[in-house]
Parts: sequence; C-alpha cells; structure tokens
Amino acid sequence: MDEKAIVKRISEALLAPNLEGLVPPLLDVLAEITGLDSVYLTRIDFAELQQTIIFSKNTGALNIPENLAVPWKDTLCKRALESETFATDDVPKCWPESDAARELQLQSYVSQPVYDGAGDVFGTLCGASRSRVLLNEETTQWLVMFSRIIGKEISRENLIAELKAEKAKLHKDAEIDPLTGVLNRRGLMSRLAQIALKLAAKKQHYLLAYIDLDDFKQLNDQYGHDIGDRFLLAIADTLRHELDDNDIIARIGGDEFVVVREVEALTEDSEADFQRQLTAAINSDVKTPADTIVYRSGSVGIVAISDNSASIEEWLAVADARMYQQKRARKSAQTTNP
Ligand SMILES: Nc1nc2c(ncn2[C@@H]2O[C@H](COP(=O)(O)OP(=O)(O)OP(=O)(O)O)[C@@H](O)[C@H]2O)c(=O)[nH]1
Repeated sequence: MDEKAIVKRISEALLAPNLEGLVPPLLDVLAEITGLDSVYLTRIDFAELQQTIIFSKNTGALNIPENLAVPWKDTLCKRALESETFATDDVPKCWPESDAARELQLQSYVSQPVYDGAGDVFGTLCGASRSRVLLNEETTQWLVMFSRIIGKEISRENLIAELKAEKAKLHKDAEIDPLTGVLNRRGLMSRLAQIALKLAAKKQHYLLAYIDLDDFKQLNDQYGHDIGDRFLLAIADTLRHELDDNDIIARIGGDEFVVVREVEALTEDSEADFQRQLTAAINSDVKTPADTIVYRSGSVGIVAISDNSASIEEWLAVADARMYQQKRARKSAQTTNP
C-alpha cells in the first residue's frame, strides 16, 4: 500500500465518532503495513494486574481473540515496556523465558504503549507473527503514530465521561438541600413533574403532605440558630428513617417540609396512616450538646392526588392551606387552654 492510500484510510478512520469505530479500520491498515499475523489493542488493568485484548485483527496463522484476558506479569508487552524493546523478529532469542511466547510459537513481535490523556499507560498496540517479519524503523513509526491517534481518542472519551459525571453531580447537588441532605424545592418540583407525567399515562395514587414546624422561630430564639439547624437536620433524619424508602422527602423552606408517598388506593386509612407516621416523626425529641429539646408541634396538611386535573402548584397550595388550618386550630386551642 502506498503512503497516499494509507493516509486516505487513516483519514477515513479518524471520522469515526468513538473508539469502536476508530480502532478496527486502523488495525486493518496496520495489518497490511506490517504484514504481521495479528495486530491488536490491549487494555491493562494495573489494579487487577490483567491485560485484556479489546480489539484484534487476525490475518495469518496466529489467532489473538478479542476479550482474552491474561495475567499482566506473564505478557510480552510487560517485557517490551520494561526493556524498551518495541520490536523484534526473534522473540525466542529476545525473551527465552516467556512460556506464553513459546506456546504461541511467536517469532516476530511489536508493541507500543498507548497513553491516556493523563499520561498514564492505558494499554498497548501490538502485532505478532509466527514467521520472521521485517520490522524496521518505519514499522515502529507507524505503530507510534497509530498508538498516539488511539490515545487521543481514549483521552477524549475519558474527558467526556468525566464531564458527564460532573454534570450529573452538579445537577444532583442543585436538587439537594445542603443542610439536611433531602431534596430542595427544585428537586421536589422535578419529582412532582415526573409524577404528573405518570398520572397522564396511568392511574396511580399519591398523598402529598405539607409540614410546617410550629413556633420554630421561638426555638431558634431560645436555643440559637445552630441548634435550630441541628433540629432541622434531626427532623429530616427522622423522616428519612421512619418513612417508607420510596417516599419523596423535601425541605422547601426554612421549617417547611413536603413528603410525597405513592399508595395503592386513596382510603381514609391510608391518609390517616400517613398523617400518624408524619406526626410521630416530627414530634420527636432532639438531643443537642446542651439539652434534649422536646418538640411536640408540627402541623401537617395532606392532599390526595390521583390525576393531573390540578397543577403541581395547586396540589401544594391545597396541602399548605390544610396545614395552615391545622396550625390555626392548634394555636387557638393553645390560647384557649394555655
Ligand atoms: N436554624 C435555622 N432557622 C431557619 C432556617 N431557615 C429559616 N429559619 C428560621 O425559621 C423560622 C421560620 O419562621 P416561621 O415559620 O415564620 O415561624 P414559626 O415560629 O415557625 O411560626 P409558625 O409556623 O406560625 O408557628 C424563622 O425564624 C427563620 O429565621 C435555617 O436554615 N436554619
């Protein structure tokens, strides 16, 4: 193959959107340029001390299968990297102690490290033959070039994976209340939007509870803001531990929480159960370094949801109004019977 044809085929391979698209055509070209029986790309797992063939092209007597994993310590690649012997047409003389080379009856061998974007060895780009193949400076140069092209693609893909993970983390953080670790208002709204979508498709039932702690300002004033914070965290922890695993828990304001539960049917029992569980969870004692705060006065308003005829804002407004009703009733009872 003349150089012009090689460059054309490499240019075509470079249009591939990923490693799966890039490596096979490059291996085709490499096999033709070198005349080696097998050319292949490996990944080295330095934690597990294992080398795996991830792509291979076999044209001759030798067959190096993809997905073959071998212990790193026995490999010719390790010997080649350590001794910086990147090409030989006399494997038995170069590495007489290698059982693997003897078993595979290898005569010619080339290898180049492939580096990822961080400058670490990702794996190797290799070729091997049972016959003696002329391996000159030019062969090595091609191998170096191909290993760099592959390394760049690996580095690009690693970067994209990192960016995606970072984006997912940022997105998750944006939906979490940093003080308590439960969802914030934004997180709640996104879960409620998903529920509204599900309700459009099939019949499901939910209970949404709006919780507001009574006289929290007074608690802050009496014990200080830091203890108030600990108190909010303790309430969120109790909700997390006492409620069902699938319940959605959010803190949407200073002392306001929302809990959403999917129920099999909307019955008086299911609502009463929910109310009881929530009231028990918020009316809990909270230990602080100085004191145990005995707290017995959160208000809860519940709305039942089984279709999306009302908007998310309306669900919240109804639950909020019911919560407020309960709060007012409790407060007026307190005034009447102090
Ligand atoms: N410690 C602490 N306090 C907060 C936080 N966010 C808001 N607050 C306080 O929470 C209190 C909530 O006020 P309200 O709900 O209006 O007052 P309340 O005493 O609970 O009144 P009622 O709900 O009518 O019983 C205010 O004093 C806010 O300063 C927070 O993150 N940490």
